Amino acid sequence: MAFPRVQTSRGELRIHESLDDLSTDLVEYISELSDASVKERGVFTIAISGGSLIGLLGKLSEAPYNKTIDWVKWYIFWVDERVVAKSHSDSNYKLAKEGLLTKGLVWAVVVYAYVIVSDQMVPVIPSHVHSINDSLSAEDAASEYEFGIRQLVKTRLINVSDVSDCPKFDLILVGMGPDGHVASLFPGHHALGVKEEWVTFITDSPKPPPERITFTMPVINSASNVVVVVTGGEKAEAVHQAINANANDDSVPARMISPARGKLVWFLDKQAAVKLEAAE
Ligand SMILES: O=C1O[C@H](COP(=O)(O)O)[C@@H](O)[C@H](O)[C@H]1O
Repeated sequence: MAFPRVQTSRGELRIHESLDDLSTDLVEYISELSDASVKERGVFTIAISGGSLIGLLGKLSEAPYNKTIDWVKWYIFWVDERVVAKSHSDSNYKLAKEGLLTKGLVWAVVVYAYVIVSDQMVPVIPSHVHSINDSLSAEDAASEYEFGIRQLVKTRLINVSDVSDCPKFDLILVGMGPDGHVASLFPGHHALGVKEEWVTFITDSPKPPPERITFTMPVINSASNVVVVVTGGEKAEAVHQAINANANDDSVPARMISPARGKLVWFLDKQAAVKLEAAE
């Protein structure tokens, strides 16, 4: 099924009637990006966020995608992470593990008296899953995470931007809060202006938990593809500010997303899009 797309100066808009339609379109888009990247580079480097977005990715672990996507070529990173134990309910890693990587799965298959218990629904190679070290402070976790990414940029597993020294992820997937925050880059927060680092940390997040690490805006804007997923009427004003407004201040972080050489696509539901002006 083809869903409507509208091209604007702020990227492509895909506005959906229902969450189910949005999710269907989103996972198909990710699958197409994965195919293209694996064909061109042999790998797919994807950085995901937390929040409501993860629930919309669940179809990736179902047919046909659990079989058709070249999962072993996926390298997964987090755009932002809360500095809590990986077993904590606030952990973005835990959310993705349960909502995507092991969705619906605590299963056992009995085959000829052998019991095979799998911990994973999609066959992503565990060493390709790059999450933070949850035993460190926010500052140390951020710098260790950045160091790990730097090693992978050196070997070009992660591409490098042609306009900055930043990593060029094949896809960066973010949600947006009602205040317009993306990743853990909050309105007016100094982290939003960090340019020299790839990964920074905060200890005073206005949304709990307070300690987080986050990709900086230059890294988000260096990706080959950035997808912003926003649903719900309580985010409609922020969507309007992020897409229609012209001001270039830091009151709506999502407005600062503008990939230098990449493609930006907004996946919205009708409620989130309700305040958008007519497409330009
Ligand atoms: O705290 C966070 O919030 C944003 C938005 O979450 P949502 O539940 O309103 O969609 C999320 O994208 C980010 O990863 C997370 O750490």
